[in-house]
Amino acid sequence: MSLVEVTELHRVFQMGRGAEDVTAVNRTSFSIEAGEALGLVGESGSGKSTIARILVGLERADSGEALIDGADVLRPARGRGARLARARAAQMVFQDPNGSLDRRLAVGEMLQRTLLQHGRASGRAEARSGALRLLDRVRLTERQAAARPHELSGGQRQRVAIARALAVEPKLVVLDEAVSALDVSVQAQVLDLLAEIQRDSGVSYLFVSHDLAVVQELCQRVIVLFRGSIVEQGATGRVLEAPEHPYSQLLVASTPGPDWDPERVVRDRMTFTQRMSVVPEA
Ligand SMILES: Nc1ncnc2c1ncn2[C@@H]1O[C@H](COP(=O)(O)OP(=O)(O)OP(=O)(O)O)[C@@H](O)[C@H]1O
Repeated sequence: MSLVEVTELHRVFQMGRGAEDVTAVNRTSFSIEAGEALGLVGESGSGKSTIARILVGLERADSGEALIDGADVLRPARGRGARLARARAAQMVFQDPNGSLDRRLAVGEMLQRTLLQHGRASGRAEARSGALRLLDRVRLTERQAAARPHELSGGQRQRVAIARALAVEPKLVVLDEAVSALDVSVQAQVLDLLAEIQRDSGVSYLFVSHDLAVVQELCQRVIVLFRGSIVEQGATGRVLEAPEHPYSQLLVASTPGPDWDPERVVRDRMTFTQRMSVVPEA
């Protein structure tokens, strides 16, 4: 059995006032193995964040099944024990870490509280050494433990967000455009760090990104999402080198690289849009 098993996941947003409903996730099924990094790519609006948010309980599904380590994560977690168990199944790192980090707390203190709250440390002294260990793991220093989030750089803040997620010792970390706001060199450092953590701890990632180059750095496998449906999935190298579905071909062609031809991208996009407009949605 895979660590994550998603079956026929479905989510429609009712727009009201006569506007057409949006099928954000369309009977989507996929799995993630323990220790695997799975990329989820697709253009803006393809449903990536909705899937990510459903897996961590921030969004509900209309139907389908999602199991993490055998536990049904679509059912509301009632009671402290269930909420802690859910937090241990999956943690999320967002594009903007400010939402998940408490501005008022020094980051070391924040990590200590997370460790204590989730029963990962049994007292203050253990929490203190645990927080320093976590900071060290994301290559931040004791000095930075005393800083509040807004006193750190964007890359450092994202490292803190990763440390906070890891403090819970989750089975799965969902990263939603987690490196997209960082400049390229900082991005590369954070990706290296994520790869190292994955190797050392065996944690699994669902790595949501619109950036194929970034996915290639980290993910062993990739899913291509179009209008809430999976159009292609496979080993990252294979999908990026020889995409089979026209939409994946378009995504790959849209990624700047040595052979990038913007005019061709525009031409291909027009052809693809014309084709899709005559193909009814599944
Ligand atoms: N809370 C919501 N209410 C209404 N529509 C929503 C809501 N959340 C998402 N949607 C719609 O669902 C579709 C999928 O959105 P989603 O954010 O999952 O896509 P995405 O691939 O993550 O896009 P992006 O990369 O821009 O975040 C979009 O059409 C979006 O407008």
